[in-house]
Amino acid sequence: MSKLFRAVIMGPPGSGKGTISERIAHSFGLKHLSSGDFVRENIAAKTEAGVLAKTYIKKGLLVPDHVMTRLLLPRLEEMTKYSWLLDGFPRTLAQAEALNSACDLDVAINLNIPLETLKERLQHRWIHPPSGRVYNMCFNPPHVQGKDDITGEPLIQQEDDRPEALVARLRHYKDVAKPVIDFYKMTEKAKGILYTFSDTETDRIWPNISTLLSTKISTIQSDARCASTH
Ligand SMILES: Nc1nc2c(ncn2[C@H]2C[C@H](O)[C@@H](COP(=O)(O)OP(=O)(O)OP(=O)(O)O)O2)c(=O)[nH]1
Ligand SMILES: Nc1ncnc2c1ncn2[C@@H]1O[C@H](COP(=O)(O)OP(=O)(O)O)[C@@H](O)[C@H]1O
Repeated sequence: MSKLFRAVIMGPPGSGKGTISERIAHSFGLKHLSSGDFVRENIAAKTEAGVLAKTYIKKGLLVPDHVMTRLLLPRLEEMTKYSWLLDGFPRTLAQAEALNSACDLDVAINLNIPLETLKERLQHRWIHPPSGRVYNMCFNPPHVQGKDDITGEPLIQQEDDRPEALVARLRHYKDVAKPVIDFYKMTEKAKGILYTFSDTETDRIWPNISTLLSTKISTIQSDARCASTH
C-alpha cells in the first residue's frame, strides 16, 4: 500500500491558499481540508465548538487554539486512510505543535506575497458564501458579474477584505505566523519540510509547487514500493 501524503498550506489573507489548494487537490488527488469550512460546518450544526467559534468570528478574531484544535483533530482522525492538504491550519505555534504530535507532515507550503498584492487581490474578491466558491474580477471573474457560476445566486464581498480591515488582519497574521514558520524551520521532527514561495502571481508560483509535490509524492511512493519488496 503506498504511503499516504500529508501537507499543509500557509500564507496571509489573500495569498492564494484556497486557489492553490484547489489546483493541488485536482492535480494530485489529495483531499482539500479547509479549517474555515470545518468552522462553518460546526457553526451551521450549532455544535458546542461552533457556537463558541461564532462569537470570535463575529469580532473578526481567530478562534482560540484549544477550540480550533478540539474541532479539527477529530476530523483528521477520520482521514487516516487519505492523503490530504490542510488549508488554514496551523495558524499559531500551539496549533502547529498539536498537529505535529497528531500526525507526520511531508510538506509545509508557505506563500510569501507582498502586501500591495494582497490588498489588490482582496479588493476584487467576491465569494458565494453557501458554497465557498471564490472569484476575483481581475483573476477569475464569474460569467455574470455578481452571480455564482453554478447557482446564479448573488456573490458578496467579505467585510474584512476591505483595505482598512486588511491592515489589522495582516499585522495580526505576521505576529502569529512567524513562530509557526520558525517551528517548521527548527523543530527536529518538523524541520526540512518547509517550502516558501514568493511571487505576485499564482500562475508563476503554481508550476514550482506542482514540481515540488510531484517529486515528493513519487519519492514517497517509490520508497513505499521498496519497503514492501524487502
Ligand atoms: N490578480 C490575481 N488574483 C489572484 C491570484 N491568485 C489568487 N487570486 C485571487 C483569488 C481570490 O479572489 C483572492 C485571494 O485568493 P484566495 O482566496 O485563494 O486566497 P486565500 O485562500 O489565501 O485567502 P484567505 O486566507 O481565505 O483570505 O485573489 C493571482 O495570481 N492574481
Ligand atoms: N486555524 C485557525 N485558527 C483559528 N481560527 C481559525 C482557523 N481557521 C479558521 N479560523 C476562523 O474561521 C474564520 C474563517 O476562516 P477562513 O474561511 O479560512 O477565512 P479567513 O481565514 O480568510 O478569515 C477565520 O476568520 C477565523 O476566525
